[in-house]
Amino acid sequence: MKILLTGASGQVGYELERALQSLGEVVAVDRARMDLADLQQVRSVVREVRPNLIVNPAAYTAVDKAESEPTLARTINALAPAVLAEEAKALGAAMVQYSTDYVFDGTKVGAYLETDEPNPLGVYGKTKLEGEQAVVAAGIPHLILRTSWVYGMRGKNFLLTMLRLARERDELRVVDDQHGAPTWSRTIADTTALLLAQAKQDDWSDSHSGIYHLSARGQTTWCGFTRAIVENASLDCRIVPITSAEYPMAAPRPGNSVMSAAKLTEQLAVLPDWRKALDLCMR
Ligand SMILES: NC(=O)C1=CN([C@@H]2O[C@H](COP(=O)(O)OP(=O)(O)OC[C@H]3O[C@@H](n4cnc5c(N)ncnc54)[C@H](OP(=O)(O)O)[C@@H]3O)[C@@H](O)[C@H]2O)C=CC1
Ligand SMILES: Cc1cn([C@H]2C[C@H](O)[C@@H](COP(=O)(O)OP(=O)(O)O[C@H]3O[C@@H](C)C(=O)[C@@H](O)[C@H]3O)O2)c(=O)[nH]c1=O
Repeated sequence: MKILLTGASGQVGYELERALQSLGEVVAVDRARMDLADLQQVRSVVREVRPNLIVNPAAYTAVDKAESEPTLARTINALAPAVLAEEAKALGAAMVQYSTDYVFDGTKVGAYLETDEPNPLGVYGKTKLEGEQAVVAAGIPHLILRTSWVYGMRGKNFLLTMLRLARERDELRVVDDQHGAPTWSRTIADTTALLLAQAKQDDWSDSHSGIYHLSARGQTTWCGFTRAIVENASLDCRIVPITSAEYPMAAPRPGNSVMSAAKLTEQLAVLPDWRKALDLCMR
């Protein structure tokens, strides 16, 4: 199997390049080889590589900046996946698209299911939802993996930001009214590989295609996440819980973006608890 992997320099893409090796030949492309903002280039790279599977973790992930760059965010998060899916269809290939908890508005009481209606609050979430819909509409074998609060020991993420800030400051003020599940980039990549191995074995029978929530078990707030980070790193920094209103940002965030991974865990082993995975990652 030949796999075209985008965004290989991103958090999830980096882990995927390793995790997908067991499934076949991985052709990893970065922005220099395939710029998702250049739809013609996206088409020609797929036609040149001729993959059996396209795995697309590349995305415009700057949530606040997206509010002032909606056209670029839409091209990368929605139009490029649409082109990838169209090209996959022409080749008879399958596709994995990643999406986000930010497709939800956060008003639900309890964990979001795949069947819940999305209602994104900002440009990033809206464009990611449009990307999901484009992949489904192409009618190809697909996995849409919605994840949340991704961190790892490389790239740009909340864990590394808070480690840096906690070393620089005596006190950090962090929102305590947004609930979600921090998810390690390695968990996402390893789970993707397991799902794909299963789908390949069953020759992508219809039961495999669809949306899956792929988040760590359990939940916390950004403040709770920060406390765990600071504790694990044995840093001496006071963590002060605040409300979202006290931390104004360009894009609104959902108050509750906890997602149930029950559908995925029916097919695979249970996903790790967020706190255990964080401990392992930081060790
Ligand atoms: N980060 C998070 O907290 C979450 C992410 N997700 C989703 O998971 C997926 C993976 O995210 P993650 O790995 O964390 O994201 P990162 O921001 O770490 O990486 C994004 C990748 O996309 C690439 N990229 C951005 N713009 C372009 C472009 N125009 N052309 C080609 N490549 C481009 C980046 O390349 P470069 O290095 O050159 O900028 C980078 O490799 C995404 O679909 C994201 O929406 C879902 C929930 C949470
Ligand atoms: C740095 C910092 C952030 N915060 C708050 C701001 C915000 O409400 C919350 C999260 O911070 P960030 O803006 O870094 O995270 P954000 O960009 O909202 O993260 C999101 O990224 C996209 C790509 C996703 O798909 C989501 O799942 C989610 O991970 O923490 C504080 O309260 N204090 C601080 O010192």
